Parts: sequence; C-alpha cells; structure tokens
Amino acid sequence: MFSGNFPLEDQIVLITGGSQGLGKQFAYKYFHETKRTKIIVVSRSDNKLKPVVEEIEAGEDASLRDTTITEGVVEKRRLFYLSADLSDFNAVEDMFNILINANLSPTVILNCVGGSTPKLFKDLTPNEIELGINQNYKSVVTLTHTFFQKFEQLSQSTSDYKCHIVLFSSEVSFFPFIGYAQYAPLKVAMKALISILRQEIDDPEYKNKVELSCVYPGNFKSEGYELEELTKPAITKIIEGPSFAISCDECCNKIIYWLDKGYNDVVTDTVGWILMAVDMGLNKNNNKSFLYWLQLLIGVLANLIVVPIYMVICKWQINSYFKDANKDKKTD
Ligand SMILES: NC(=O)C1=CN([C@@H]2O[C@H](COP(=O)(O)OP(=O)(O)OC[C@H]3O[C@@H](n4cnc5c(N)ncnc54)[C@H](OP(=O)(O)O)[C@@H]3O)[C@@H](O)[C@H]2O)C=CC1
Ligand SMILES: CCCCCCCCCCCCCCCC(=O)[C@@H](N)CO
Repeated sequence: MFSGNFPLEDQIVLITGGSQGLGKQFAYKYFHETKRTKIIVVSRSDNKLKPVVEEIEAGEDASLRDTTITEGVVEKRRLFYLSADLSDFNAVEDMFNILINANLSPTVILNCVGGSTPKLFKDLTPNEIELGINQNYKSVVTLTHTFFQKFEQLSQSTSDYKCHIVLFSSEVSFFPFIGYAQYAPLKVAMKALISILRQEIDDPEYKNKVELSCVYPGNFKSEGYELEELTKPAITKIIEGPSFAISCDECCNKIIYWLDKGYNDVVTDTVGWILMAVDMGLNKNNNKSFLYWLQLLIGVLANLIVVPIYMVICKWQINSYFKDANKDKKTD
C-alpha cells in the first residue's frame, strides 16, 4: 500500500464529538499541522466547545451560529464550533444547512460521538441504555443519512467534491463481552450499517466521491474512558486487559497513519488486529493489500485453533467472577 490516501492539508474537516477525547485530539492535530485546513468541531453544547476552540487556537469566539460570522470571516478563520445533538435528525439537518450556507462542505467527516457505561445489563438504568443507543448508533444514522440526503447540495461547493467519512466503532464490535451491554451491540450495528453503505456507494453517483472508513479502537485514555473506568466491572477489566490504554495523541497518530496507507478498516493495537482477523465473513473484501491476505490467513487459523481454547479460558474467568461476587454477597 502507498501513502498519501489521507492528506491533512487543504481539507474541510467536520469533527462530531470534538469537545473532548479523541475528537478534540484530531482538531488539535489538524489545526497545528496544517496551514489551510478548516476544522469544525461539534458536540451537544456551546459551553463545552467554546473553551476547547479557545484552547486550541488561543483565539476569539468562533461559533458558526454567530451571525457576525459572515462569508469574509469564514474565509479568514480556520477553526469553528457548532453545537448539535447528533441523536436528533433535525439538529443534524440544521448543522448541514449551516455548513452549506457558510460554504464549508466537509471533505472529511470524523464521527467521534460515542461512549459507554460499563455495567452488568441488569444494573443499567433505562436512561443509560437510551444514551448508549443514541450516542453510539443513532448519531451514525443521522449523520450518514443526512449526508446522503444533502449530497447534491454539498457537491455544489466544488466541481470535484469528495468526502471521506470516518466512523468510530470499537474492538468490542469483533468480540462483544460482559460489561459492554449498553455499548457493544450498537458498535456492532454500526459495522453492519457500514457494510451496507459500502455497497450503496458503488452507485456511480458516489463512486470515487464518497469513501467510508471505520476505526475500531482499543482502549485509549480520554475523558470518556476515565469515566467508564469508574463503573467497569472487574471481569470486564480482566477480559480487556490485552488492550492497554494508550494516549489520545498516540491513538490519533496511529489512525491517521493507517488511513493514509489506504486502509479503510483501522485498529489501534495488536489485540485489535487479531480480533479483526478472527472476525470474517461475507462483507470483507478489502483485498488491496498483502496485510489483508495475511490477516485472512491468520484469521482462519486462529478461528480453528486459538478461539476454542480462548473461549474455555474466558468462560472460566466469568464463572470465577460470579463465584467471587456471590461469595461477597453472602458475607455482606
Ligand atoms: N476511549 C476508549 O477507550 C474507546 C473509545 N471508542 C470510541 O471512540 C470514540 C471517541 O471516544 P472518546 O474520545 O473516548 O469519547 P469521549 O466520551 O471522551 O467524548 C465523546 C464526545 O462525544 C460528544 N457527544 C456525546 N453525545 C453526543 C451527541 N448526542 N451529540 C453530539 N455530540 C455528542 C461529547 O461531547 P458533549 O458532551 O459536549 O456533547 C464528546 O465530545 C467514541 O465513539 C467511542 O465510543 C472506541 C474504543 C475505545
Ligand atoms: C484469538 C482470541 C484472542 C482473544 C483476546 C481477547 C481480548 C479482548 C480485548 C478487547 C478490548 C476491547 C477494548 C474496547 C474498548 C472500548 O470500546 C471501551 N473503552 C469503550 O469506550
């Protein structure tokens, strides 16, 4: 594979979920490592976005809702913020309209919205369950659906309009396990939607204009991660042990490295690569590279030899977790 598939310079980058964590890291990277790229960070509230933009840019107010942001100003500035609840179709439509009117049709979309409340399923509140669905799946649906609805309008910005959409799933989508009931099923659903959309963008209307990538990160230290550690069951920590939490900076750099090499399915650590290898099926046809074929071969062998052994170990770990938990209950 060659480099140069994910240039940072001369882009208009829409970062949803950009007020903290990995999204904020991407905004920082684009702002400091390019000269002309424009960046729009989105999250639910202006209150959280404003200081982020000020911190990155050390500049003045840059809300795209600010009516003083006229076309001239949009030309001068490079970093903007825009609040929108990505789980709301109307808010997402509003967001795209503002972007189109400001002549900021995104050429890269990074959807970093998401997050988990790790607990046993029975211990989750209905609110937590709904939040999981909205953040991790509905945000993807509203974003991609509205993008396709608006594609014609977005395309009018330049004669050769192109957009690379990057969605963020998780390593748990290859292996949903105990503790992630509020989260993993939605990350799996996202993967299924992507498989379908990849077939739909073969339509000549989108061919070579829309590219769809999916990142399956392992653990990385973000504000969201610090929060989930507080409720994460011990068994969940044990199973995910091989995915050591890296920094947002390292995670961001790895993702850009692999996207730039032309990979559309990206992981951020070794255990993620093995899990992706084990996850096979009819929707894997990214046969552009040597590494793809190597991964397929390792996947076949691992499914035959390693997976059955691992599943026995995993079952044993879960059983002893419940044995300990019940022992504690009795002595209480
Ligand atoms: N950290 C990790 O270990 C891993 C994370 N991931 C995934 O990577 C992505 C980024 O993770 P991370 O940086 O940890 O996330 P964080 O939880 O730190 O940040 C999530 C961002 O999403 C925004 N957000 C949440 N809900 C909405 C909404 N309805 N509309 C708009 N914005 C919203 C938040 O902003 P605000 O509150 O201002 O709205 C915030 O900026 C997520 O999809 C996550 O699931 C995957 C694997 C591992
Ligand atoms: C061949 C068999 C090998 C089996 C190895 C199994 C190891 C599983 C590790 C999974 C790590 C998942 C991290 C996801 C983090 C995440 O999404 C949350 N932090 C949410 O924010």
